[in-house]
Amino acid sequence: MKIFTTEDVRAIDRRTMEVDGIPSRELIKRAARGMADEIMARWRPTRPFVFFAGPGNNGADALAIATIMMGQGYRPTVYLLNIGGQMLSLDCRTFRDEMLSSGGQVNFIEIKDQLKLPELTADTIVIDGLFGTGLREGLQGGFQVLVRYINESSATVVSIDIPSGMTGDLNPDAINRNIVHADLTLTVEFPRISFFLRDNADLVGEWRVVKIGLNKDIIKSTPSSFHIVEEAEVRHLLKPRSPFVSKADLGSALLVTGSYGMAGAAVLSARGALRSGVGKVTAHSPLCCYEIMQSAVPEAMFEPDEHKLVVSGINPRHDYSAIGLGPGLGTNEMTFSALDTFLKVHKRPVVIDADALNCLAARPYLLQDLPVLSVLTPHVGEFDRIFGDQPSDSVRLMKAMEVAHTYQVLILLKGHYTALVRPDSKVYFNPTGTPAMAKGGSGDVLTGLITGLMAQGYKPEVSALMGAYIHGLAGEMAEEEHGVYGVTAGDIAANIGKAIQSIMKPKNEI
Ligand SMILES: NC(=O)C1=CN([C@@H]2O[C@H](COP(=O)(O)OP(=O)(O)OC[C@H]3O[C@@H](n4cnc5c(N)ncnc54)[C@H](OP(=O)(O)O)[C@@H]3O)[C@@H](O)[C@H]2O)[C@@H](O)CC1
Ligand SMILES: Nc1ncnc2c1ncn2[C@@H]1O[C@H](COP(=O)(O)OP(=O)(O)O)[C@@H](O)[C@H]1O
Ligand SMILES: [K+]
Repeated sequence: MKIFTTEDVRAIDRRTMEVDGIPSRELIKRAARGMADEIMARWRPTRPFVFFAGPGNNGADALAIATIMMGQGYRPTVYLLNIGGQMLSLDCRTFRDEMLSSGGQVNFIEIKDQLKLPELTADTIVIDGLFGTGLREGLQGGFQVLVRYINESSATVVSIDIPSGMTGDLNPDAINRNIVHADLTLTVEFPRISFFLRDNADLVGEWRVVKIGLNKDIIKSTPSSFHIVEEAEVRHLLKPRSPFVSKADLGSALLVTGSYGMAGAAVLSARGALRSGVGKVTAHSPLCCYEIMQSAVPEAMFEPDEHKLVVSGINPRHDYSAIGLGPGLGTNEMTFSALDTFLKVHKRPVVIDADALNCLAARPYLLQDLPVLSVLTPHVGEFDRIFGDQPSDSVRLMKAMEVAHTYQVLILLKGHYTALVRPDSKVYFNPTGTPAMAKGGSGDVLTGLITGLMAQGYKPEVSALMGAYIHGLAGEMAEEEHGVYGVTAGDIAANIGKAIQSIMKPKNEI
């Protein structure tokens, strides 16, 4: 599913109004109906509701929601804010008048230095309809005072469209100040790009999309660099299995992994690969991993390195269909030299994770040698080690878009919403996964899984996209069994098969 910049959302709004002949007040009514339903489903009329409406259409949304709720027995207290003499938007006036004629009361607050603000208690539900997509710059003056007042209160805050003061886009200048901290954000039609960044998690809180029926053709024809991966997309990509299939048809994966004390990483990535559906899995690891691997993952073959404790040379003995490098390798110079030599001669896309990424950080000239369309799977720390400290998630994602293009590689920036960044600068946010996966070894499983998918002939960008989705879903399934504290990386690997199965055959299909 595509998601859009603020500018694009405004353009889609505008075009829908033109093409479908829908006035903006109708779109606002639809948004308000959906949002009022969400709010009323959560909180009873006995709770005190305080609405802050701004001078534009975000304020109009707030006024329309309050009017609908009044009709359902709620008693909202509504404040309409204005900067001295500034005009309210036409829709804001319309919905103010509608509220007044429905018997409601609107309190005006003139924004100036000394604000008389209502009491907000722990019981209060604040509806933040100050600013949405029409925000020009950071909030200042009286609005800054009001935002601080809301944030310092113990009230529950619901933001309309986006938390006031925040942008929906990647914003290199964004400083998280003077922005409402929402517990719940009810966003219109699409989630915003900024919702997928960890930096903004505390501002946005939980988010829900309220559909207002924007024109589907216009949405379809509006290009976008940003997407959210959907299960149907992954289902479509997964190839069915022929009854006559043989392991020779299903590829052979090599994982260059492990060192003394980190044999577990070799085990976990092999398990991830084995559950991906690949025909054969081989681990190239130092001799010290031999017995561990053969007993923990007897299904995987073992190609011993000459060195006992670390990988010292990577000379694959077979023509493996895909190779993944990194988990548990350690940072020994001998291993880095082996990776260095290998990356200079190997020409097919590889998966690069963990210590293979650390090798890139230590020897940045290797970035030039990476096979085109290789998949790099850094978490934030690994990314910054290679590409320098980034001041914010926005800047980091923009940097990932730049380097994916420069080096023609795929960057899978791991986190709560893992982002697949492609060389064409397209970004795919992965929606699956759970905090239960925040544990050593989870990434090793992912490396094995992606390598296993690539070995089966899935293209690198498809393997990375599917791998992240399946891995997250397997984590969610593991959480159902073991709870958010109890999941181990092994549990994620063990659930990969089930995750793939549930994507291929959703529950509601017979
Ligand atoms: N089709 C539609 O219309 C739909 C609209 N919808 C809803 O409308 C919202 C967008 O409404 P919007 O465009 O009126 O902008 P909004 O965010 O309310 O603010 C504009 C006002 O703020 C002012 N202002 C700006 N920056 C400021 C600052 N730093 N400090 C102080 N003031 C500042 C600005 O002043 P101006 O720039 O004009 O001088 C103007 O008065 C959108 O987020 C969604 O909630 C949806 O319900 C459905 C479809
Ligand atoms: N809070 C979270 N929500 C969703 N997924 C998470 C969360 N924390 C971690 N993960 C996932 O778990 C994996 C962790 O990988 P990584 O950081 O490389 O760990 P390790 O190196 O210890 O294996 C990534 O795929 C990441 O997306
Ligand atoms: K808002």
